[in-house]
Amino acid sequence: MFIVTAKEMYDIDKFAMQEIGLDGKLLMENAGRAVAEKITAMSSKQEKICVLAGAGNNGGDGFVIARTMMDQGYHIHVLQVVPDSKIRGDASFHKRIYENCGGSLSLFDGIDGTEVLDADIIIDAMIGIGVKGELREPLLSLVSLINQQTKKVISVDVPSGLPADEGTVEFSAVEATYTFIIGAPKISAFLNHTSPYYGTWELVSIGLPKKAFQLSTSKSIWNETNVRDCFPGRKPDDHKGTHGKGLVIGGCTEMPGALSMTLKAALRAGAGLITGATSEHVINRIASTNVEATYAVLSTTDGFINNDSKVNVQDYDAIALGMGMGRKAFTSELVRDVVSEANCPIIIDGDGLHHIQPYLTSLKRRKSPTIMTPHPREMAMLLGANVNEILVEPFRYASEFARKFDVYLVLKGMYSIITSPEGKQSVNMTGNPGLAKGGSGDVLTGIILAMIMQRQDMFDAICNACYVHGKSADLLIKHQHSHHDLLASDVIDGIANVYRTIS
Ligand SMILES: NC(=O)C1=CN([C@@H]2O[C@H](COP(=O)(O)OP(=O)(O)OC[C@H]3O[C@@H](n4cnc5c(N)ncnc54)[C@H](O)[C@@H]3O)[C@@H](O)[C@H]2O)[C@@H](O)CC1
Ligand SMILES: Nc1ncnc2c1ncn2[C@@H]1O[C@H](COP(=O)(O)OP(=O)(O)O)[C@@H](O)[C@H]1O
Ligand SMILES: [K+]
Repeated sequence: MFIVTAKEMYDIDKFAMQEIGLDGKLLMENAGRAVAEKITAMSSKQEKICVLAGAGNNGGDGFVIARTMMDQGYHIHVLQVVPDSKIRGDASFHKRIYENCGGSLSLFDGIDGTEVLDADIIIDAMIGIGVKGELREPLLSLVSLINQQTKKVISVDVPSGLPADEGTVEFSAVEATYTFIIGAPKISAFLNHTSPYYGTWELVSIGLPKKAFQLSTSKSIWNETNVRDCFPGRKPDDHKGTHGKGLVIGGCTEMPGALSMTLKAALRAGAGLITGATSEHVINRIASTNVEATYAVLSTTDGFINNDSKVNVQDYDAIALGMGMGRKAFTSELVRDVVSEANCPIIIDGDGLHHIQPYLTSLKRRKSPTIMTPHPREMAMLLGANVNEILVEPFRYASEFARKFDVYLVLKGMYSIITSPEGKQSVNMTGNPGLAKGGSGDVLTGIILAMIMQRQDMFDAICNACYVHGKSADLLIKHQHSHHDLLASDVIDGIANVYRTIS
């Protein structure tokens, strides 16, 4: 499923109309009918429905929805929120057809909004991706009135007033119960501060050609179909070497669990052989519960690993670096040397991200892929930016960072964004607040380590890992646990449930 900015959506519409020959009025008819079908499935003919129609194509969709539902016997009234003179293009065409069919219509007087108060269901087709700046009056007051109601509000494409793109914090918008998104989800459906306005959303297809999307956008949702298409299989003659030999470097006296979880997650996720490189003290504490892993002893100062023992990094297919290693200055030297000496893919996570920050430019010199897995605060640290700036524009920050330092980036969060060094982006939709707990990230790193060692394209492997991690948590919440009690180690055990459903 593709994800678009407003401009990309306009480019796709334009391509469909000018290059493919699809008529705009037809696309609007398709959009309105598709949304009407969804709304009829969730409403009754006894309910009073008020369609709020704006001047542009979003309003045009509203007129088609109104006509389609009226013909099916629904109790429909259109409240036009702009004067007649403003209705233009295809919207004006569909308004005329609605009126020719005898549809009920009135103009919003900008004062009391009686039609809104009387309705059981409000269909918001005022403004879609064409919103510019903050809402002007009288729409601003009307939106405020709508948001005070407890009735069902169904937005068409985008809740009116909400920017389709990232980067805007100042806006007033409809707080929808449901949104039926047309053609492709817009970026604002995936941002912490804008996604709640959509309520529950669903995509409706209007017949825009796939080619138009492929030419215009490099962003998409990584879903179960994607996972199934490229999930690594097992052959009868496979041996442990086939599934990768991985090294996990991290841990300290105060945080032995982080390393333990990455080791265990990597093995559970399918890695052939996993070695934990850490202090003798950490090995003594975790070895009895990680009996399948092997270990390499590293030298320490005050319980934190240092660079004296020189980790052997040459014999591995991939390395994960950083989990629970602490932030002592001498550990930075170890991180720097591992990153420059290893000839295999490296995942840098947790404290490793802090250690690599002064050496970011060295990542460009690596011959093998580098994968970085920051949460927004770590991303802010890497960029020397404010965490709120990152949250408001995560796609742009992620894309610029991945291109600049030639890395694969997993910007973790409610919707993790996976970015390739070329700027291709996927959003992972699995996962739930049960994962907002210490250790979840260490588990993800272990799964990524296992996935990138198992015959897959690097980007696909990272996306698959994020999917499996979140899906494990989702299945556990559904069947055994709650958001409150889920632990990172449960997520490791839950990998089995996910694998059973996809392999
Ligand atoms: N090819 C088509 O005909 C298609 C159109 N579609 C619909 O068309 C929409 C985009 O249509 P448009 O480009 O016409 O734009 P919109 O209809 O989203 O918005 C433009 C209207 O909003 C008003 N507006 C913008 N900012 C405002 C503000 N701050 N305060 C008050 N009013 C404001 C403008 O004056 C204009 O009347 C999509 O969101 C979608 O719903 C889709 O159905 C896809 C296909
Ligand atoms: N509310 C949420 N919904 C979905 N996924 C979440 C949520 N909160 C956290 N996660 C996921 O959990 C993981 C947390 O990673 P991180 O913050 O690095 O944890 P830690 O450092 O404690 O191991 C990430 O993969 C993130 O995407
Ligand atoms: K809308």
